[in-house]
Amino acid sequence: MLPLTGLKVVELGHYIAAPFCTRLLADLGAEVIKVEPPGGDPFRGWGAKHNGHSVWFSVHGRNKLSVTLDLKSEEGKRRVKALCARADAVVENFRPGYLERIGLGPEVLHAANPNLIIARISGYGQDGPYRDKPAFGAIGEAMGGLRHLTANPGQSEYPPPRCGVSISDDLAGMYAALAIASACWGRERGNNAGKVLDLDLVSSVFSLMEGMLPEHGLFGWVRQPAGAAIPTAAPTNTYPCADGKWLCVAGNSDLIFARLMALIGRPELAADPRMATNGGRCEHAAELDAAIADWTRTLPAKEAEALLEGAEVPCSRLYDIADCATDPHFLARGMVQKVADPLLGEVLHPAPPFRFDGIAPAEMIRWPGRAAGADNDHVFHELLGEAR
Ligand SMILES: CC(C)(COP(=O)(O)OP(=O)(O)OC[C@H]1O[C@@H](n2cnc3c(N)ncnc32)[C@H](O)[C@@H]1OP(=O)(O)O)[C@@H](O)C(=O)NCCC(=O)NCCSC(=O)C(=O)O
Repeated sequence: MLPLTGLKVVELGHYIAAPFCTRLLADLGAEVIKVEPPGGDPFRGWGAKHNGHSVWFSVHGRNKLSVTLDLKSEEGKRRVKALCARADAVVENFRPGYLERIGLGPEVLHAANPNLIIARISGYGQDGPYRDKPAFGAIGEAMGGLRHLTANPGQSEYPPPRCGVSISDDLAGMYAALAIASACWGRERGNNAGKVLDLDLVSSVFSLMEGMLPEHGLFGWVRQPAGAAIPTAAPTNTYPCADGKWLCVAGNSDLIFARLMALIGRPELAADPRMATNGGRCEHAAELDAAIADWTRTLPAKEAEALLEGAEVPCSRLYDIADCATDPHFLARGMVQKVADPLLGEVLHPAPPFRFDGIAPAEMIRWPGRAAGADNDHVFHELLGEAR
């Protein structure tokens, strides 16, 4: 049995943040009822279509029931209240104040179910001077401090790279899932605090800034961008190879550093007192990076990777999605699942990344995302008991 079997969750979500939170809860076994506008979540229009259906939604909507209703209609509001009355939690990611404006704010939902946990995900949070501003994931990266760090030093004419996926939505969604699980734990033990949970994109990213804030507070330091490197550990960087590919190498512990220097034929650097500690190596990171790159440039990435693996130095080529889909380790761990999707045919899904002993990864993908409103009949008539 999946760990969250029996937990009932309503999603009033769109795009990524709230739907990602409920995807995690659904993968873990919760019953998730996703409420979509009559035309479907706008996210269904993102990425490729096949047979007229969204390919991304096969993953994004998996293990969920989909109902369509107009939140602003009387019938829609009545149904949302009825769904919340039988639920443990509701997750939403509208702009702060939207639910209140249409008459579905926390007071109304708690009148329908006093024990309901209401998780709210927004760009900036439910209070503070920016609360009313709309936001997408890129804004979380920008204001949370991440985008400043991913810039390449010396390339100020190029915009600092975006992190390829909507990482701030995913982070806020993960935090929301953890917050919901925590609130459920508290509620089971009579702790009535924490029924309205407030998560936001910019704080979710900001919370990951490691030691930068205490350093700033104590010393006034402002961490500067380091591109593919990181100023607090060395040597660790991404190095060019003979075949034009990139290799990520993390040789930043004393023992691993010594093995790495021996492998690349520079044992004198391992013996150099300047390089004896991580702090010293950080000061001389450019010299170490140049030595490692001199070695990687002589070999195709796969060969360099194999030699580094032989020396037990953490490393990886930079995988694209085709590499991920065919890698023997991901395959052996069940990370690439073939799912029979009635709308799309056979579709590859990434398995949930958590493992519970006794539960196979495939068991966590109960069904792929369905068409908008596919479960209207089941939910409205069987679960809510409306007359046909
Ligand atoms: C995503 C948003 C920027 C979208 O902003 P807006 O388009 O201005 O919408 P609002 O939040 O104000 O929500 C009101 C609109 O929701 C629509 N709406 C949605 N579902 C329904 C249903 N079921 N019924 C009726 N109306 C609905 C409707 O058109 C409303 O507009 P009316 O006609 O006015 O009533 C914002 O919701 C937001 O900041 N959310 C919090 C942060 C977040 O989650 N961002 C997106 C993550 S995805 C992402 O960031 C990324 O991919 O990158």
